[in-house]
Amino acid sequence: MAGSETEADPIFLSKDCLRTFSDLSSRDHLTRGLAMDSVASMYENWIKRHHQPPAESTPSPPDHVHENGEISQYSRHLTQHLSSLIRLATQCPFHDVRDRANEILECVKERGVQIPRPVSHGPSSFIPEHEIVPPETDDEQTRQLFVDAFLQNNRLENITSVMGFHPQYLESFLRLQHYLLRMDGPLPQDYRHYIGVMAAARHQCSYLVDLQESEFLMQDGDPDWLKGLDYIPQKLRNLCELNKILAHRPWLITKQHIEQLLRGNDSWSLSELVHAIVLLAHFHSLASFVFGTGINLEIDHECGHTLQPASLSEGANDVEAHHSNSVASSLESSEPGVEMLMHRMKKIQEAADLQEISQEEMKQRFEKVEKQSLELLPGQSACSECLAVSDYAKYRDDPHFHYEDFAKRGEERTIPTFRAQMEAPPGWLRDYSWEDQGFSLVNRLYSDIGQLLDDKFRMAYNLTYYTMGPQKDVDTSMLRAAIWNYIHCMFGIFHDDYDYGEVNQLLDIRLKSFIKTVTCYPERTTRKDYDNFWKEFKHSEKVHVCIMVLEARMQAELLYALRAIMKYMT
Ligand SMILES: CC(C)C[C@H](N)C(=O)O
Repeated sequence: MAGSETEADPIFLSKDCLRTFSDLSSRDHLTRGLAMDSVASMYENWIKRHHQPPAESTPSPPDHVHENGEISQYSRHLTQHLSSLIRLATQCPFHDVRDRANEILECVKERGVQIPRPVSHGPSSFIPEHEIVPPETDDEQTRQLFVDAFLQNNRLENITSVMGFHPQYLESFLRLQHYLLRMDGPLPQDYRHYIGVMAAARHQCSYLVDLQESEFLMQDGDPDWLKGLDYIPQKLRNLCELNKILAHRPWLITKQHIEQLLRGNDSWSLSELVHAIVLLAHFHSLASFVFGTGINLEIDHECGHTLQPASLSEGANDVEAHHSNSVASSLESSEPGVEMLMHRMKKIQEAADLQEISQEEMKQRFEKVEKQSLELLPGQSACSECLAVSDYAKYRDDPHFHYEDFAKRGEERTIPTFRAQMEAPPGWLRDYSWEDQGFSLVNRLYSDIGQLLDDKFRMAYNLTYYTMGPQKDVDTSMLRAAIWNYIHCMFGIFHDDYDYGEVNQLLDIRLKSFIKTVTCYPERTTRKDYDNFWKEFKHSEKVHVCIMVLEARMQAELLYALRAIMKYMT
């Protein structure tokens, strides 16, 4: 074993190495083959230079771990690369890459190098791995989407695998994300990813912060910026206030916020600002999805792998066991089952044909739902080893600024409820219409984005398989509308043609509390919150709920921000 372990090895740090890894996600199998050859020879060279076969067969960590137990910088890089290789071996939708990655790993292992292992199993800690669509799925449409996603992101992200339950939606999600992050647009690449980091850090979402940090570096971003907000250009720093308000209390955005960003030195152009706002809203809402569906860290995330033998870190499974126990005990008080829900939907339908409800009454029903939601208090932050809260403080100012119930907005209630009307296309707003104003404004300032957003909102709002748990051929529109409108209710958006009485009849307290946590305090979501609602429904249906949270939340943020821009412009 070489004594030079503390020095960084140029092989694994070079740009060539990064490029080689990104060539692996080429559509062309020759390019992939060549890239795999270089990866193989990189490891071959490394082993020749640094590693000798183990004297005995006792597996030991000494080549990675110093005597004092600290892992050297150099070994950290090696471990990191090996975990990327494992990621390829398990997740790559191209089987040629998967097979070669496995061969190389085998070979490295035979030479006595210790291979890291993932700290968690599968893409989500809430959903059993075998239920999630595998990268090599037989479903042609989904497979194709996985390939696209892999080419787009240089990896098949855990998010993508979990969204694989809903391929139609995944398609519009990927299309928008690709456009936002990769295609020509007002903002340079490094800005886009840094904004992603800032947005995800508002919710301490280490999963997204880490992914966006590495994308940022891949796009030649200045590594100094990753030291925190004190190291970034003033122009980006000016975005902090908007980031904060948009993430937690978007109803507070005024045209003054917009004005400040567009004026003076380091100012933003309107197009740049619109691009930034869509990015912020995208990553805030994506953080809701990540926490809501229990997305695991990617294996090549610094905290996503370990060199410890399995037995020492099986704590995670204990947590799971603990959770399922506590769920079992909380089962006693029953929630209305699928049949009861179907019965209630039928009743609502019948009553709708008979009664006319006054506007006044409609408003009161909304306010009742709003007030009741005040009582739903999420738990404290989930404490996870890797939730390096203090670390993300460097990307956040005013860390104590968080969601506050819209219904509590000051005694004097100067901020009116946002009146909206939901017709077939979701987000038709009366005092500010997505269709008539938002859509065209956003499209004009950042071309085509309006269309992509619109497609994605509609997709999420209309998505249905006509199932409810075990039941088939059910019209679920009433239930889905209740969920969507309840999410908007968290942001004070009132649809004046919707009877909020339905929310209370169809959404049980456990579901409401899950929705509120995931929408407003995503970082506090626990396995128990997820397990606790909709016991008869499938995992894909719970993921469906999280997609609705993602989209309705994103729409709410954009509506407030675009309305402020419009007020500024007129
Ligand atoms: C969220 C779920 C209630 C959706 C339902 N499974 C449907 O297909 O419409």
